[in-house]
Amino acid sequence: MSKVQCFYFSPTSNTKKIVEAVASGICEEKIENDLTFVDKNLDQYVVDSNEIAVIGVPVYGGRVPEVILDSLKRIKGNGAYAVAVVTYGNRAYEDSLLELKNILVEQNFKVVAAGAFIGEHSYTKKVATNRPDELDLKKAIDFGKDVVAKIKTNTNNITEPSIPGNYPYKERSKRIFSPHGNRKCVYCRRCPVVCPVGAIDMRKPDIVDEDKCIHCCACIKVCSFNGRELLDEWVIEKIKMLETNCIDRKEPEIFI
Ligand SMILES: Cc1cc2nc3c(=O)[nH]c(=O)nc-3n(C[C@H](O)[C@H](O)[C@H](O)COP(=O)(O)O)c2cc1C
Repeated sequence: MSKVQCFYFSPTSNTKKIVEAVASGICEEKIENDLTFVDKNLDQYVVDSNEIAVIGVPVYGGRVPEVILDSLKRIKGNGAYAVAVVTYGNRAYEDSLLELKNILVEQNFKVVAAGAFIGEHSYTKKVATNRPDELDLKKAIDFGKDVVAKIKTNTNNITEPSIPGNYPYKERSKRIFSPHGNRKCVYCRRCPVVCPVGAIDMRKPDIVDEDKCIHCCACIKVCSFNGRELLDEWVIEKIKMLETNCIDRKEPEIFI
């Protein structure tokens, strides 16, 4: 493999960290393709058949986020090897990894391995706090090394990993619960800059376009003033559930 190409959609950076760690276990020469700012990106991507791709997304409602599907369909695999990666917030990844693997096969990749890693939950800092941590990143690097070993020892007969998940995939959630600015907002305007879909007004950041918002919570995580919050009753209940039932540490799962 001459190079590794990294692709990630990662509004709060967990997936980016894992994809980069896996890639660094594979090969020194990395090309970064950040797919996060979906509203500004219509690029076509090509992976050469002698390269390998590491492609990662966060889990949204047990699925690959709908908002990234078009971007993933603009990556041409050309029969190259790919590693599928999801990060999830210590609840469950359900059908997401299987779905991502199937998308990559459709894009003409040979999926050689897949992994589900844990990242701090987008909705609350109290679940999977500060993950991925050093241990997670070490596991991700080792995973990259194992991928290289698999390819070297099975050059002519690479088997696809068996990945858990169901058909039909879990139904997508249709909930609308956009984060809103509150009285602590100091108009620093960091939140519109990190919004992947341009849903926050640059002049009045407390105004959110709820039709565009994908609820990724990048705006909440970037705010140093607690100036943004989730107020919807459904999501407040969901956060209570996560903080009660999803506290026990889960570990990354590797399929190779
Ligand atoms: C809309 C939405 C839905 C989510 N659904 C799930 C889920 O089904 N299971 C889970 O464990 N975590 C879920 N999470 C948490 C994220 O998957 C997790 O925090 C992930 O690491 C975020 O990745 P990023 O930092 O690359 O954006 C969800 C987060 C968001 C914003």
